[in-house]
Amino acid sequence: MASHCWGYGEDDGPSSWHKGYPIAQGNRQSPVNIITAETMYDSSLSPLIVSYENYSSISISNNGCSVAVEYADAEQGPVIEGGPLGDAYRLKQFHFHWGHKDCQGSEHTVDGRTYASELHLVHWNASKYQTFREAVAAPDGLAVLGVFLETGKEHQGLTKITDALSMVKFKGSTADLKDFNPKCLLPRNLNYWTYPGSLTTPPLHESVTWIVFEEPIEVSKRQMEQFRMLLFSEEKEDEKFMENNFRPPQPLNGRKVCASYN
Ligand SMILES: CCCCCCc1ccc(S(N)(=O)=O)cc1
Ligand SMILES: [Zn+2]
Repeated sequence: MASHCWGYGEDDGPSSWHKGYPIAQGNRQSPVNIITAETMYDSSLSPLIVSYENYSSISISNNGCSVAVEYADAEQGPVIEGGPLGDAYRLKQFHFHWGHKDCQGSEHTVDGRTYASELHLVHWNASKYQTFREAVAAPDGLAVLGVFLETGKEHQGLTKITDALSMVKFKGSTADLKDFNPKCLLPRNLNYWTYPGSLTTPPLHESVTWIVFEEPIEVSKRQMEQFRMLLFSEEKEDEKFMENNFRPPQPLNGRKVCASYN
């Protein structure tokens, strides 16, 4: 499979990714189903430190498999550290996965429960690697914060994103999006689960320390509908609505999911 001829359809979806990316059948793949009774409280996990004060978002773009907000690559940029992380990891971008309807769409599941969507804030180990591209394939290269989205009241902070989606309807489209503070997308309670995993899309590198927050954020049904008017397809192609862009849970293969709280 040439690069980027994978998708979420019948023929190019998650069950066929292993043909182009054999690591799909590796032993630290993501996402996973988090069985809360089998998580392990790890008292050595220090609190997660989120330093997002110096954020400078650049743009929002439709890359044909999700919609992503990119951040400037600056020394003093937004970083996370602490928790399971030995180094400071710099925010590169965040993006979402969602379903055709509100009862499915997340990648991680909790005791089999799926959420309407899952936000991924992607960070790379800038303490140890020179570039994101170098870090993306290293076992301690990336740290991704996972935030579940469930439908309820409108999320004020998210409206700046959902109102910009109509500007990036087609695959390959990009629009300016300055000064978006990603901190507003985190839940109030930062209790989290963490485990060693992978990218959830090709190239599926096993380079991610996953940090998944237990508490979901609330977004409105209308805001979810705005994600579903995005297209997988380019302007000239037949219209294919962007939805169900999630990979199902993968085997834990003996991995322990640790909890930051008791
Ligand atoms: C050689 C370039 C690789 C870019 C990899 C981009 C990517 C980042 C995060 C995720 S996710 N869904 O695991 O957060 C998937 C893919
Ligand atoms: Zn993702």
